[in-house]
Amino acid sequence: MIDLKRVGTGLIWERDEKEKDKDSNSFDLEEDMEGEIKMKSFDWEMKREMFFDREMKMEKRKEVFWLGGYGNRGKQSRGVRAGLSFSFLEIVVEGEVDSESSAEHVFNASGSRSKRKIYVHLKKFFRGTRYTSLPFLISIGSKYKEGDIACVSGKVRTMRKDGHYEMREYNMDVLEDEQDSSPRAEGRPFPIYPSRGGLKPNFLKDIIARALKALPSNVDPIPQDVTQDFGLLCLRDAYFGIHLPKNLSEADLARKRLVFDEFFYLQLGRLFQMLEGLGTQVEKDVLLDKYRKPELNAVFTEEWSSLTKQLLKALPYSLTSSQLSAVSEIIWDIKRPLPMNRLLQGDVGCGKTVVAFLACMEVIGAGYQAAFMVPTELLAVQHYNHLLDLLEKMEQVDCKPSIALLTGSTSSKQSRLIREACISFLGLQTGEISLVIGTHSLIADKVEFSALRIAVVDEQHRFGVIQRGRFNSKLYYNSLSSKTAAGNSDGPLNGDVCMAPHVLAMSATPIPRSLALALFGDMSLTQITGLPPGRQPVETYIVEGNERGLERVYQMITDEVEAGGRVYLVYPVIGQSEQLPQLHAASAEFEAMSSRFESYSCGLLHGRMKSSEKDEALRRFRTGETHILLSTQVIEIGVDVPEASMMVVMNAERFGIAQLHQLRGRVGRGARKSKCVLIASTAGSLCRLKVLEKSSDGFYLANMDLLLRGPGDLLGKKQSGHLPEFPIARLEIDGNIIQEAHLAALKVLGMSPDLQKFPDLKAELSMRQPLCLLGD
Ligand SMILES: Nc1ncnc2c1ncn2[C@@H]1O[C@H](COP(=O)(O)OP(=O)(O)OP(=O)(O)O)[C@@H](O)[C@H]1O
Repeated sequence: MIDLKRVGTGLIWERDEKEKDKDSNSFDLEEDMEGEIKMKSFDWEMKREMFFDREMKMEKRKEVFWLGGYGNRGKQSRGVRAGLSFSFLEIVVEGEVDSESSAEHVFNASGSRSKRKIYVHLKKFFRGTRYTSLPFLISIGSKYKEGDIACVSGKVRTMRKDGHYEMREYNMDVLEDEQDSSPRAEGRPFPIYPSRGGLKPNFLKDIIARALKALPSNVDPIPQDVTQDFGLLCLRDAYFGIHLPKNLSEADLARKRLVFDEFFYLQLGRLFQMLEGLGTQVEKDVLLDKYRKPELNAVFTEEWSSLTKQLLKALPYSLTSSQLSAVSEIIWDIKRPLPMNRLLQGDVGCGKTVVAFLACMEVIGAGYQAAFMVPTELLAVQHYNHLLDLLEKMEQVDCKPSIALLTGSTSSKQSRLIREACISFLGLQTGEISLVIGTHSLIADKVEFSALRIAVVDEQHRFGVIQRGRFNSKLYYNSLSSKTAAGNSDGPLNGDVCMAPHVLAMSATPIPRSLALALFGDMSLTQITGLPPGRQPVETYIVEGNERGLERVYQMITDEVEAGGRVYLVYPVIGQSEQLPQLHAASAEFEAMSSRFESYSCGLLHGRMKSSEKDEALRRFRTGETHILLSTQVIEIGVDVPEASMMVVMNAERFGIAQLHQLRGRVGRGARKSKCVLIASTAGSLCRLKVLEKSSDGFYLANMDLLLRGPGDLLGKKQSGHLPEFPIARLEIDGNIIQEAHLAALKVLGMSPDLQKFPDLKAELSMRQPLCLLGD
């Protein structure tokens, strides 16, 4: 096939009589055409007539370029009357492409690349009697002069005849410049302009050519020492390089500069806004320093508050070194006089929750409040119980922090959760409650805090930027009296009269760094690498979901439960779908599974159950009363049952790679060797899932997902909606440039935090600002 990304040359193909006869036998192209333009009266005779119309035959040799091959040599163009009110222009271009049928044929004996000839038939159709007149046909047929060189692009279709291709919607750009049309121009890239909003590609080309001619020599708003530092072309060269490149490397350099600009203004805009919100130069320097030298920002354990140290002692395990440095980094930031805005990420099950708990303790220890927001009630309850458990184990603490659970569920007023929520309202206002764990109801206006100092947003991608930002409106006011009196304080921090709380966002799926920077360029990043010790990698099997495959998997489930394990059976949907009957459904299969595994107890968990029922289903599974839990992807986020040792995912191809990795992370959280079976509906879908069999590294898989499916699919609809638009850049391949752009933005702001020194840059930034802002 023709590689549309390459540009080459082609030969105007001169047909001799022999060829003409051949044409009369191969009407494939007309048959295709018939279908497309729906010419009912277009009969066989007309087709014959068309090809034997001697008068119309053009004999001139012409050279053209076309997109996709190398070595132009000539072309034939002709106007053809194909019916009473129907005609067309055909230009046949001959060219060479690399042979690529098999590796050994690509290079010939002399070692040079072997080429093969191809012919591209460019066709344009005209309807109406006036288009069939001889003068018209001659005029369109003679449109291209001998020796013309052109670049042709368009959608290529194969024709029946070997080596022949057809383009019906094409753009042909006859090159006028002598230099362009010399043989040296072979292989030279040419830009292809889109036809958008009614503008024809050639119109755009003309406008751009004129603009380039009028381009002043100094158009670059970015200071020269910055562009030099990062090995970038100046903007003028980049414009010329992208529109009139002499070779591909020049075009690549130009593209790099334009991609850099997109990322740079995004980073600059975000950092600039943050700096603008700060009063003094010292504060600005502190902020810039934080981004510049993230590796130096840490507070040693000895300097943690005594409450934090007590919780650390109460843990049934020691933190990994990566968890320790994550806590140190966060505590360092908490002690700054500026609100923290940090993203904590790591692979599934790496132990982020405890890091966040420790951060909360640091704040509580200093006499403030903490809020922990999670996306589901299930998770809220789990975290709440987990923390209660840890607090109980804490020794030598006179006054343990009081914690509360606040969820949005109002369906059952008698439920324990709601009762506690009511109490917590009051407690939060008076300051009696130090830490509240809950769902998005935490950001409701009616929830008021007395001294909120940190907001942890778990699985932050489930919440929008605005939702996260709403914690900012819960400003901390200096009303510490109640907390300091409580006695568990190490004394208030300085400079805290009125400040937005620190925000610690936690990401469920590992996000490639480039994507994280694009999404959260204004956030500092803390990354936990590695997993707690003793974790055994989850063995992953991909099984085809036919009868034999399912039988095998059911046997594996029986063996696992028999050996004392617990199994998650994950379904893509709750109830049977009429549109997609091939999908296994959790509640529809509950009965069948219960009788299949009748010696064991099966449970059901899905999003349509009441929260108390969900809670109970998970509790039973956690305690071992249930052996097999049929569930939907509600368990995907955060559910932590260390005893669960096997997961089976039905119709696994319905899930993204990163999502499956996230699901798989629900097992292998304890000491027991675990396995995950992904059931693919068809043999064809097995392939995509294979990558999960080979790797258990969430960052690698996220990168693969990014590369294969792009950021939209990796992040899911909601979060990718927050991605700024990049007209040129592609995050999956330009990731390293965003990092450079971040550093460049820091450098520029370091030189002039208010951009006063760079008025052109400031003007450009304000023009691009709408692009830089995140949507919500
Ligand atoms: N250093 C450690 N050593 C041993 N176990 C640990 C350690 N840190 C955390 N754990 C345990 O690992 C499990 C997973 O921790 P946690 O739920 O915090 O992970 P996570 O990073 O939030 O993962 P996920 O995103 O999958 O929810 C928990 O059971 C926790 O108690």
